[in-house]
Amino acid sequence: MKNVSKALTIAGSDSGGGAGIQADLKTFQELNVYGMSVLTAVTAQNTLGVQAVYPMTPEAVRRQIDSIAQDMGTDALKTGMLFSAEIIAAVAEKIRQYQWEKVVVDPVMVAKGGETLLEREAVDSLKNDLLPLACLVTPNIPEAEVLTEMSIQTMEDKKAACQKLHRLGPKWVLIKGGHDRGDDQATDILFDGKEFFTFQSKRIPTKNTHGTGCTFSAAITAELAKGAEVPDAVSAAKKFIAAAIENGIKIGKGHGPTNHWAHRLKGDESN
Ligand SMILES: Nc1ncnc2c1ncn2[C@@H]1O[C@H](COP(=O)(O)OP(=O)(O)OP(=O)(O)O)[C@@H](O)[C@H]1O
Ligand SMILES: Cc1ncc(COP(=O)(O)O)c(N)n1
Repeated sequence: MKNVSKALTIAGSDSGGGAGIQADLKTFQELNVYGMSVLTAVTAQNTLGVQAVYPMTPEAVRRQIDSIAQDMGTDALKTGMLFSAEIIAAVAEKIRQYQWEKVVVDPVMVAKGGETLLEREAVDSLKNDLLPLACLVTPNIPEAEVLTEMSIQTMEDKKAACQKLHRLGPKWVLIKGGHDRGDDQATDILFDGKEFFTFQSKRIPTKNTHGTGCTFSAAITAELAKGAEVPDAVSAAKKFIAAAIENGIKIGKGHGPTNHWAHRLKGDESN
């Protein structure tokens, strides 16, 4: 019998398998962590977009969390698509009840095609109920703009947004640079209330980026589950996502998914 680190994702299902729960579980598996899942919503989704959303009841979310907590427990968890204020309240209540601390909040708001994955009126619950419980929050630039109500154009803006987000309660803030158009680097900034850390990789020109945010936050969560400190977890996850994007998969007619097993490929096998 072997002891293994465990990670939990509380997120929506992507029937196309590139984002959401599916991306998270694939990532946990690749990083040698036992993956568990709590479904918040089922989406009918493919590489072209989200065709329908069917949220779970808050009670169904609570019961799934109880089942995991009362038997296996978890070493770290992430949240993804939470959809409504009621589901956020249920998740926050359970995180408090089980005193979970390694909590990564990926504040998913819209899908690539613009479809709503978080109701507009749930943004305040995300800020007030969930962010104070987060070890790390990982917004992309548009999400950071909604959460801080400021426009983010420059590096100085990114740093000011980190400071503003940190005041909402998370221990660490990571603003991702995937949406930084016109920059040849994908630069993410991490902040702990005192110090800024920068993580950079070459921007890969590709349309196969479906699920990058989910995969990245799942990789961070897996590293935290194994005992890494936050900056080391982000650094390892950045390498994982860069390889996954570089070797993105040509599947479907729209934005193809990232390649979760790319970290296993050698240079000559990558194409
Ligand atoms: N084209 C790219 N080349 C290299 N790295 C990228 C690229 N796009 C995103 N990244 C990196 O991938 C991670 C996820 O960032 P991103 O800002 O895209 O998240 P997201 O917007 O939540 O994801 P999505 O775009 O799938 O919604 C970050 O580390 C970011 O720097
Ligand atoms: C169920 C679900 N959750 C999240 C996303 C966002 O995906 P991304 O990781 O590309 O931001 C998605 N498209 N579907």
